[in-house]
Amino acid sequence: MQLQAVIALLKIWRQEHLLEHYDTLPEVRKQELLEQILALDFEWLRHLHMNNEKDTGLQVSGLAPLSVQSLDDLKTDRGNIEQTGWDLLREGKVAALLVAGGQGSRLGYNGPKGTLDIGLPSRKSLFQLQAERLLNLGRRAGTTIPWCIMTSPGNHKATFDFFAQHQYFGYDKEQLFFFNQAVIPALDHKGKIILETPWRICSVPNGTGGCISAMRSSGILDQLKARGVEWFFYYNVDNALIKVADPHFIGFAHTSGQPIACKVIAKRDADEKIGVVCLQDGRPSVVEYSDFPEQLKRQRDIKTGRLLYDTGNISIHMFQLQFLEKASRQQLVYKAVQKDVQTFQGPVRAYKYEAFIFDLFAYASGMSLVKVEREEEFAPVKNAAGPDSPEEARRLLLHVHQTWFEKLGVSEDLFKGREIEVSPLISYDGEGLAVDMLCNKDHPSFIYIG
Ligand SMILES: CC(=O)N[C@H]1[C@@H](OP(=O)(O)O)O[C@H](CO)[C@@H](O)[C@@H]1O
Repeated sequence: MQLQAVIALLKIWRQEHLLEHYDTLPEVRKQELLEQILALDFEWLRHLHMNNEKDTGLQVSGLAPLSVQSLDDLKTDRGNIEQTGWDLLREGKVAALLVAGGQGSRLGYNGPKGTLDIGLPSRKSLFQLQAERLLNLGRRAGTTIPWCIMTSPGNHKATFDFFAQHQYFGYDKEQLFFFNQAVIPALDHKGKIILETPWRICSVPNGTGGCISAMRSSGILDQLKARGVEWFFYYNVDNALIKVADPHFIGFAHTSGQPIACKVIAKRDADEKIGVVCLQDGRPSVVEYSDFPEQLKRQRDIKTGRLLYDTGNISIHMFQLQFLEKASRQQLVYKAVQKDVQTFQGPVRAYKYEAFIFDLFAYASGMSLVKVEREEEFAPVKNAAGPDSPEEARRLLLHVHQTWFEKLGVSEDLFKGREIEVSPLISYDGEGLAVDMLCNKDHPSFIYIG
């Protein structure tokens, strides 16, 4: 009976190929496949496919640069802003929100990205670095910062198990909130659903934009609201230098009086592969590097000589909870991204449908931008080798730790060409270090301060 219903359904939507291998499958796999098919919203999938074909791209005339705030604009000094951030942390009003559901396909790494060891002397994973930075701040603020971690069905178990194996890196389990983002079937260029195996539909995570609705449907948004959380510090899993829950940025967001704040960096050059934070039809937005119009990319400000669109997105945002609640009721706009997916018949070119967190920017009354130093805050791990590789992130992180000691006036003789790594449990941002910490460390190639 069920089979007949599925056959009829597939015929209507021209997806009959999904049962191509059905007869060869063991009973349990047959059932698994039928259940997946019955759970699909074919009408919506067709809508995604048709919209993709209709997508006419970006209107160049609608773009305009978005200005960056300076401390002068906020009419208060750095110390006050940072103090506001500490107060909000101490009062439990800020949660960290990590999006870690991606597949890391460019990196060619099989596990969840956060489990990656970038080759530091300590061999700490990205997750551990983040956990320890949060623990450091929490200890100083006299609290534990709630930490929300979005995974996807493909990496949820591996992520959770990794945390459990490492005793949650010392984090209070009550303050860890794992939740799963939704997935969408991958379609080929004709709109046909792709099979990953003869019995499993190839589904991919629905992008960072799915984060808020997933947090709402898992009940976490309500739980955090009930605990008094007012702000989320949002970030990507892949940045080895992420200053998670940075008190200065938290204070900046709160002081600026807008529902969203965004950290940006000056683009290295016009072709750097990062999104640009700007205005689109008068609304705050991020235009991805792949979509950014050639004619605007290279334009320069006549006075400063800098790129006109110089505000590179590093995926670090502050969101007011109240704003997210409202914005999460908006219909997400999915964009098709062409990528290879792995199937039992080898890699297949597919359309993955993703919504982006920055699509929510358009619903905000305004947004504040603060420019930060790339060298101090941005070491993304995206590719297996070359730019944005684990090796480069490792080098950038160790360089930052070395500069912390250079600021103390330490001469190079003391490290004798050795690399320096400082545990985030000892120092979050270079504070609390002393020259004698470098002594009595006898490893020939590095100094680990932990
Ligand atoms: C869709 C999306 O989130 N794009 C972001 C994201 O890029 P990915 O290449 O998708 O990792 O992170 C970049 C910073 O690491 C940022 O510049 C870009 O805008």
